[in-house]
Amino acid sequence: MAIAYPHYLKSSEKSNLFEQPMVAAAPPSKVVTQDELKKIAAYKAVEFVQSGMVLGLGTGSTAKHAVDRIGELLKTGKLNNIIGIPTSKKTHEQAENLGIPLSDLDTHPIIDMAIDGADEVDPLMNLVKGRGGSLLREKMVETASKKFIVIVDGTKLVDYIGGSGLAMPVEIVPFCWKFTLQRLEMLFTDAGCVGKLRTEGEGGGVAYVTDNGNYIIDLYFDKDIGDLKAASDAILRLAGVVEHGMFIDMATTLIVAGESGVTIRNKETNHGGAEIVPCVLFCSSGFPYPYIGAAGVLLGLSLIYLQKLRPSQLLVQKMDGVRKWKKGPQYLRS
Ligand SMILES: O=C[C@H](O)[C@H](O)[C@H](O)COP(=O)(O)O
Repeated sequence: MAIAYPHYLKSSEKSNLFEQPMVAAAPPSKVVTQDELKKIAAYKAVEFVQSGMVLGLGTGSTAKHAVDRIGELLKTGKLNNIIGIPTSKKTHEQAENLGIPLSDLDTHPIIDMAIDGADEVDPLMNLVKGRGGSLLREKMVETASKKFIVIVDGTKLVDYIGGSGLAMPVEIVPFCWKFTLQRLEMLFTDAGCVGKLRTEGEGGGVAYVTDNGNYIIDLYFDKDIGDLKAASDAILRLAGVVEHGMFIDMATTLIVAGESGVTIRNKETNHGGAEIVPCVLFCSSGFPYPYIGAAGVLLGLSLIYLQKLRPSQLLVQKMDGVRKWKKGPQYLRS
């Protein structure tokens, strides 16, 4: 179905995003600015927010539109009973001014859905985030989210992480930051890595300090760094590093607003039906004993279910299960 841009700005209808593998909209009827594209992506994401949800509220110029829209829908009564978990002091302030009820991960360790922007998105929906400095809180909130919708304009799409030639941020402790910077560069000499301390103020003379009191080293690469999980492990093994801005295998849905329209893409699962083979073999080996056959079916179905979840989702669901099971005061230690 072809949908023009104004639809995204006006529609309040709730469609089930997670049943749509891919939706391509018709080209816009007029030229839109980059900020308008960000707003279009943000408003589209908010269409999938439901009353009663605990929401991760992202940071940045794209996420800001989503937070504004949530505030607007709460005010008009189209949404109610929302709890927001902000990913930065800035978003906290924005949401507070909009009257969005807020909480934190201590009180709400399981989040229904997070909506946030990104600096880069690769073809596998891996992200670079943190050019606005909020990567640590964003990663904490978004790994605790059952669904993570990433909203971007088309300029954020890259062939590989680092492919924009712009920064991949790493949050580090201030102590001996030059030492940590050198260690980071040494990890990626093959990719021509150059690290720079992020600064601000007149002439850039002052180190930028994150909401957590840390510094940021921006890494720039000449080439593809290859295996992202190996790169992530190597960075996180360095003492002095707090977190990096690669969000690997975290996004569950991507909404891109570009000049040719809006696309919605859900994370593909690894499930290709291969689990069914051992299941069928196990069932037939159990014949004529029905209990063994039934156990095989259960095993196969469990494998299929597990394959459909990302590792971070598995953790979230495990915690959710424990939370539901351990209701009441016994949950508290004293
Ligand atoms: O720290 C900032 C966040 O990771 C932002 O979500 C990211 O930088 C994208 O920001 P923007 O929507 O302003 O392009």
